[in-house]
Amino acid sequence: MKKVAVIRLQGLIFCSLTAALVLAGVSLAPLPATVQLLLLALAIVIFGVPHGALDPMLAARLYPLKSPLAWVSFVLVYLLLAAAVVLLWWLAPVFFLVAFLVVSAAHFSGDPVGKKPWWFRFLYGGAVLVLPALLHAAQVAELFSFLINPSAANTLADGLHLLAWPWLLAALVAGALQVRADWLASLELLCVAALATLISPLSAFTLFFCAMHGARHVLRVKAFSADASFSSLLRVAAPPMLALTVGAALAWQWMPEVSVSARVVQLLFVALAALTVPHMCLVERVRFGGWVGS
Ligand SMILES: CC1=C(/C=C/C(C)=C/C=C/C(C)=C/C=O)C(C)(C)CCC1
Ligand SMILES: [Fe+2]
Repeated sequence: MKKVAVIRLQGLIFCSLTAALVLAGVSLAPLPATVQLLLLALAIVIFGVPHGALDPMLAARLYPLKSPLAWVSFVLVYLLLAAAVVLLWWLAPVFFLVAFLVVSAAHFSGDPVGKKPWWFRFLYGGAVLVLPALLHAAQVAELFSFLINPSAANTLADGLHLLAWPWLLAALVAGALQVRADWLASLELLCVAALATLISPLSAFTLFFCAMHGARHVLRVKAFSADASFSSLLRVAAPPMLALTVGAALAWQWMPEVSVSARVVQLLFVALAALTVPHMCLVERVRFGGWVGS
């Protein structure tokens, strides 16, 4: 199947899963909150994070990484950037979280396929992070409070709540304006908006991150690396995933004895933020160099 066809199929699958989740109102509600959190975190790690573990493939296309020394330097710079982000969380958590949200919106805005107006990408990228505060502001504030102090967490969730109504309206208008140019991209924007608005924040993020952002990225990297096979992608992703698992286990031992939920959320989102910075340095270079029209 052609690359564009595969990516469009992935878009349709994401939309169908979202529709199923929204219509069936499927929820993990009967499960205890900590178990829900653990399951979602596990899904994010297994199905979402591996897209970042493919970064060495992008690096190999962008830089002349011929010798082992060059690869060691690449890994060191990658980890140093990630460590700097963790340090930022320690020193200035509120600044860290606001910057993480803004930078993530910019990163997610790369998902839509093909040429799109800036306002379409802007509204799409922000929808994932702003719209959960429309109907679930208290849950968003609680999640934020694991990362920053509770009063700042409430203020930030309230701020996002204020942004959310105009954001939803603007996203619907943007979707309508793009229907004729690319109906599937409009449907994707509509589904991301519905998912982020209606489903509880962590479940919504999990589905978006795994079935849309991560999946689409894997398909793009596959095409970008001269259509490498899935098994070769798996071979590239396995060592970083293993290292990440070991790193997470070590970090878990080190973390202060707060509640399990707090530790899971901290580990998950601080690690995501830390890895996002070097990940974006590579992805955005490829993106602006052109994912070759996709
Ligand atoms: C903390 C937090 C959120 C933000 C998560 C972000 C911003 C994730 C970004 C991940 C990236 C950029 C991965 C890169 O590939 C949500 C979902 C609003 C829910 C409330 C808690
Ligand atoms: Fe990404």
